[in-house]
Amino acid sequence: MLNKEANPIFLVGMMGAGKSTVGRCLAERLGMDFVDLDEELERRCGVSIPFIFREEGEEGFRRRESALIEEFTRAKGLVVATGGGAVTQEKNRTLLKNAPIFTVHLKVSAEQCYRRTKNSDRPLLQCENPLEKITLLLESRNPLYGEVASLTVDTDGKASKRVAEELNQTLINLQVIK
Ligand SMILES: Nc1ncnc2c1ncn2[C@@H]1O[C@H](COP(=O)(O)OP(=O)(O)O)[C@@H](O)[C@H]1O
Ligand SMILES: O=C(O)C1=C[C@@H](OP(=O)(O)O)[C@@H](O)[C@H](O)C1
Ligand SMILES: [Mg+2]
Repeated sequence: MLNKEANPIFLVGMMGAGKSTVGRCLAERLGMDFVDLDEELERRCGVSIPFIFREEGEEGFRRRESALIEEFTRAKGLVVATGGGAVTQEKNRTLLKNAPIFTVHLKVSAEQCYRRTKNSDRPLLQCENPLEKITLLLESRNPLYGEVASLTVDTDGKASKRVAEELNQTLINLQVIK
């Protein structure tokens, strides 16, 4: 009950880190609602993320993503899964660091990221060498995830349920939630 009034918990991290999967599971455990920003964007626009990338480019997608981040940093009682590129925008990083929210970095290696995303339609990974692209993206993004997050959780070699359990316990220990 109390957690419905709590500041939102934001999950950041690379594609395939498990933000959407772990976030849903964590919210259930905490008795909080769950919002996945990509799903929310698709629901509101009535089209898929790949369609938005095709029609408006990455720039158009980022504008829409930023507007949602701004909106949901003001919410209460939510676990929020962001998209992996949210931290690439300075405006988003400022919000993720300074808004009354708790930000968690779900960390994943390039190899695991590749395995978890290889059959997906993520626009940035539709290229000749997705593993190389993932490696480059991780190099530039990992410092940014670290910059905005108050806590980092390694996900390699752990089932998503275990990541959610561990995170739940850590959030209780840190008294982020009751
Ligand atoms: N800890 C994990 N171990 C193994 N597979 C995982 C784990 N977390 C997520 N997955 C799987 O990887 C894929 C991507 O997960 P997803 O939650 O969509 O990641 P994100 O939202 O961070 O991109 C899904 O098929 C999901 O079931
Ligand atoms: O890393 C990125 O730039 C992106 C990650 C995706 O979300 P997930 O991290 O949930 O896959 C989605 O927002 C879009 O395809 C762009
Ligand atoms: Mg996701």
